[in-house]
Amino acid sequence: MKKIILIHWKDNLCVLFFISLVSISSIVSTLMLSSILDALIKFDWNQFLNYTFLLIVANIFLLFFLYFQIKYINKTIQKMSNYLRYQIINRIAKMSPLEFKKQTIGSYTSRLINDTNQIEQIAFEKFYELFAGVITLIFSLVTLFLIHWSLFLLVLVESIFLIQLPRLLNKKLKKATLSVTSQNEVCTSTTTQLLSGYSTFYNFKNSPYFVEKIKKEFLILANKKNSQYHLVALVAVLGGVSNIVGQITAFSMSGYLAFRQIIPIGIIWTVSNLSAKIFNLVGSSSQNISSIQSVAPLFENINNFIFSVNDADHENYPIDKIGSGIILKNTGYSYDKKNFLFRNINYHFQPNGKYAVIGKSGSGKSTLLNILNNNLSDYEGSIVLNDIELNTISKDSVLDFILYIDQNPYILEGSIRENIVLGDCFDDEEIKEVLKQVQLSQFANNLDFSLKESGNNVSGGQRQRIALARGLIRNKKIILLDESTSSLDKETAYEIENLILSMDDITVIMVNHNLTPLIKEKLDGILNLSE
Ligand SMILES: Nc1ncnc2c1ncn2[C@@H]1O[C@H](COP(=O)(O)OP(=O)(O)OP(=O)(O)O)[C@@H](O)[C@H]1O
Repeated sequence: MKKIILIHWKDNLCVLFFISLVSISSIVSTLMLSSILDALIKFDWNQFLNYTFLLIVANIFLLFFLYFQIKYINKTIQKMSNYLRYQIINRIAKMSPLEFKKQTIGSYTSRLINDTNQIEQIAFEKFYELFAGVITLIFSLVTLFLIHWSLFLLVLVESIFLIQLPRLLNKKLKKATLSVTSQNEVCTSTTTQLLSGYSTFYNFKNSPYFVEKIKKEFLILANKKNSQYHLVALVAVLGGVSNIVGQITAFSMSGYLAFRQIIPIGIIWTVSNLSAKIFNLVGSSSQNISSIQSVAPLFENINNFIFSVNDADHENYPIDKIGSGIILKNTGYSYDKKNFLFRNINYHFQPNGKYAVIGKSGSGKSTLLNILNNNLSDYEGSIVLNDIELNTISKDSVLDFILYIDQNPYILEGSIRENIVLGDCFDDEEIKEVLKQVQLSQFANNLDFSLKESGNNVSGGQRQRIALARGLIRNKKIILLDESTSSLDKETAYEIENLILSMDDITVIMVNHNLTPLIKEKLDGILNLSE
């Protein structure tokens, strides 16, 4: 938190400036009230009018500065919260697909939304309350000192005692907040997972199952929040008791000083007002400190995530052609370094050749495509692409070269144009050309056609063609198809496979369970991982 505040030091300086002006105007306004009271006691009409006028001026300034204080505090909070969110999303963007899959989408969403919202509401908002409180406290104590040193000393000693009290519950409160955070994460993750299987539950008439599961997690969350707020309430009560005691003693002391004619009677008003302000601030400050400290684990969690080390990338040997193809020599793979899915595979995928990878379920077909896509580099033996060992080529360089398509290509909610360019720059003519190439001519004349979430308003075959168009427009030279047509009807599957296999200057490696004789005819070779 300190780091974020220092990074935004200019904004925070601006906030400090307005907070100070608000505090000063508020104290001046209180002093004017005391002077008005004194003028009344003395029956001095002129002084009464003068101080009343000054009181009005002080209050106008107070409101004016208050407006800017609220505005700049919110602006700074938004800047700092978004800074955190950008850091998280930038870290996610650096992940390889395999690293990304180590956590659920729900946990990323929760970190990005729940955790940062909690930090915004608990840490940042409370920090500025505390900040404003400390500034007002300093000005108020200085004013008390100027009135009489004994008042300053009394209020200072009581304030120090008051601030210590709620700390007794700090550790418990921290633990409770952490527990709420992790349950929040569970709720987001469970809800995302179960809702993504909505149609499965519906088809099995099993919707109550996911309703009950989600309800259960939210019930646990509610209980954890209740425990957290039980502690928050205790902290508030502890603060309240010492606040009342403090105010009564300060008031009695100023009464005594006025009685002994050491201070004017009217100033009792100021002392009573300032001591109430100080004790309220100290009371709320200790609550604010507890709240801010309670989100420290969230900062730590986000910090660990942002600064976690990326999966190491390989040396950057750029490749711009497939050269002699892809050569597998004694290649093997095991996830646990004990049980090998396949071993001693020797195979040559010739440049521009068309190949199928087959084998029993679990024999490692998708794993092999993941290796070729440079996502898994700890393979045994050798895989050479354009005369360079695959696991020494940088991931970035391989991504320029290889197009990977699975059963469910991702569709962005947006136009067909956006879905093809995905943020890159291509002109409309290029997009139209590639859409015709993948036999999506109907969209070539309507690049603004809107695709719905998950591509719900286009067919499975069209989704595959869109994925293909994304690769072709980027001139990818190797296409890896991971059972990409297995969810399509036979006719559409054949059309798409035929389209891909008829592309001359592209190497195709497809994992396919149902190789039809017509497709087999078009292949240059079949690699069977179960042999
Ligand atoms: N990230 C992973 N960590 C550990 N084991 C994994 C991982 N991914 C896959 N496996 C395991 O490796 C084995 C091979 O999986 P893979 O998906 O490559 O097989 P496949 O031949 O494509 O199977 P299928 O034909 O059923 O799709 C499976 O037993 C799977 O559980």
